[in-house]
Amino acid sequence: MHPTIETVTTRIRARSKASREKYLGRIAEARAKGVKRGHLSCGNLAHGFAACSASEKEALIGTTLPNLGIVSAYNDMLSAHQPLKDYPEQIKAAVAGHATAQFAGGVPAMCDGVTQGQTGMELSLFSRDVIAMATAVSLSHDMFDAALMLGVCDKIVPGLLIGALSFGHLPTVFVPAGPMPSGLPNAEKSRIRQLYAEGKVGRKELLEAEAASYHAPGTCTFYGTANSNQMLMEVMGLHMPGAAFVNPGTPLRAALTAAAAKRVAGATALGNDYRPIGEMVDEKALVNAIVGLVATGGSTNHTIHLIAVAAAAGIKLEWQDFADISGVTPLLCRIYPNGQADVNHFQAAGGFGFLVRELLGAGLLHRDVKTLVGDGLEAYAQEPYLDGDQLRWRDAPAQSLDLDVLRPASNPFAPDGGIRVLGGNLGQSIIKVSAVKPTHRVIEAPAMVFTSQHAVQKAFKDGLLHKDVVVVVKGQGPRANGMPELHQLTPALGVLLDLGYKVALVTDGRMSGASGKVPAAIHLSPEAVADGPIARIRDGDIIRLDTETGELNVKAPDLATRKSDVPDTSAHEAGCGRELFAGFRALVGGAEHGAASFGWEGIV
Ligand SMILES: O=C(O)[C@H](O)[C@@H](O)[C@H](O)[C@H](O)COP(=O)(O)O
Ligand code: SF4
Repeated sequence: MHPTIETVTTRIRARSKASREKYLGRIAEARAKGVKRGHLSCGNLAHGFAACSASEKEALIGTTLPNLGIVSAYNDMLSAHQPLKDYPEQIKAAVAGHATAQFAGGVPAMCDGVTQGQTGMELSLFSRDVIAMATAVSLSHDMFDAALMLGVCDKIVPGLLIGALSFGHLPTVFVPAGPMPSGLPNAEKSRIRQLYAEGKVGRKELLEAEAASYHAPGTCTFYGTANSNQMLMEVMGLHMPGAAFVNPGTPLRAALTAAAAKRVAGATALGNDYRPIGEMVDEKALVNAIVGLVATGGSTNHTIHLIAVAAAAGIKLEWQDFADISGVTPLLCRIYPNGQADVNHFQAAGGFGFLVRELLGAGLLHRDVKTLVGDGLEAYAQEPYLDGDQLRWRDAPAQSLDLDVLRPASNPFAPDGGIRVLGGNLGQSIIKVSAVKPTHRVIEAPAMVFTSQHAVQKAFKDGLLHKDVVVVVKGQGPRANGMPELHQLTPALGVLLDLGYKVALVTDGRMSGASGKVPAAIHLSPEAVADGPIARIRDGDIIRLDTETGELNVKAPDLATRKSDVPDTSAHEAGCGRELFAGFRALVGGAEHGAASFGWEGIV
């Protein structure tokens, strides 16, 4: 094992010792002796199977067959989730005779693409915790011996995982639907967006490009948060191996769904291969997740979500863990926004099987981990295929089939993973440099301060930003307005970069996993409404952002004594359902603690 990976793992384990022991004790108590439904009263059980078929009732009255709980994020709004509609019936058919399966509950799912730049985006981060709570409500019927989580996108997999960990005694498998076929290349889509931002094409051309890029059921093909989720599920052993990027509606996809159901039914406490998710998601699995994240140039949103997921398992992650791991983990993938390719190209080049084998070989992934299909990660260095109607696995390609997309550890795109922590007199922030040109990684320029991304877009249209500038957008933190993604700034700031200006973004908000080329210090903590120094920056202040030294400073000797200009957030307190989230805005922790709204003592 790489010494730094060992060191980081050891310090995570040390700081989490008490909380992890408490968590493991809790899930040990929840483990059933026999079928979980055995503790229910007759009345409870009768309600639980009232709507079942006669054969299902007979099975549920018995105490030999496990009962699986299905939690699904199906809806028609996310192209990535639309194929999940028929999965429950596929799952029930797959385990018939060996287990029963009940649709335990549906959870909401927001498409960040639909809400990007809209008011709804202010509910996006909070929707992760709503999904976690809805998952717990679904499983709280407490008559399940294992669970299947059907979901793919941004806040949904983290939410399902947090919820599943609150029932950590259950073996749990994540079941994806896979990416849509490749459409208009992401880079061409972005080029047309920049032309639109410059007024060189109209809305008709823009919509044609967008519709050609997002054109079918399945996950969008850029490497954003949704597809970063798929990587996490592979390196944490929570998928069937290689399930991430098999396209929807294919025989292989259907076979993998059936295999997931059978596998998790075989991993319950009733058998001799009990694999509860709460034991699987341990310090080593979480370090493997961070390694996978930085090795692939994954979404910066996971510097928030993984901290919340870890806390749900009693484990305390810090941003410095990400930075230290990133510093020794090579960048092995170039998938848009970190390159031209999409996830289908990545899959064709060798996919996660190749990646996992390379990272294992480089001593960057812990081998001694429990996964859904066995001990160790070697199974995830394989790829699934159909031999007739038989689902089998074979070793991933020995060589990358496209060195422009996927590299061996011996010949990486970059020596480090590109997620860094910036510190200085403004607090702590995160920056991902894997998609930022080296010439854009040190920026020193005058600040222009805004309180919304729409004000920035207007300033751009009015020609006020065509100069060297550090755009500061404050009042975008979790307590202020739910910490929306400010991804719609990318086209305008990208135009300025392409015109040769020195441009950077500094914000207490987030960017999308699909953001990339603009140097952006994001998740700045403390946020403006929590008395963060960002509220004391003034137009014209010189800000230095240096990704090499890890510095983010404003050159203002009187910064500490200045009066804070805290943005008025009253406009964000109602409308579009936001009035229902006052409790979340009051409870939510800082980005560096996972921005969770559960009121846990473990997350401040
Ligand atoms: O974190 C992410 O990956 C994003 O939230 C992503 O899910 C979102 O949908 C983007 O907005 C899509 O990119 P465009 O908005 O550029 O289509
Ligand atoms: S990847 Fe983003 S835009 Fe695509 S379906 Fe998922 S949430 Fe929506």
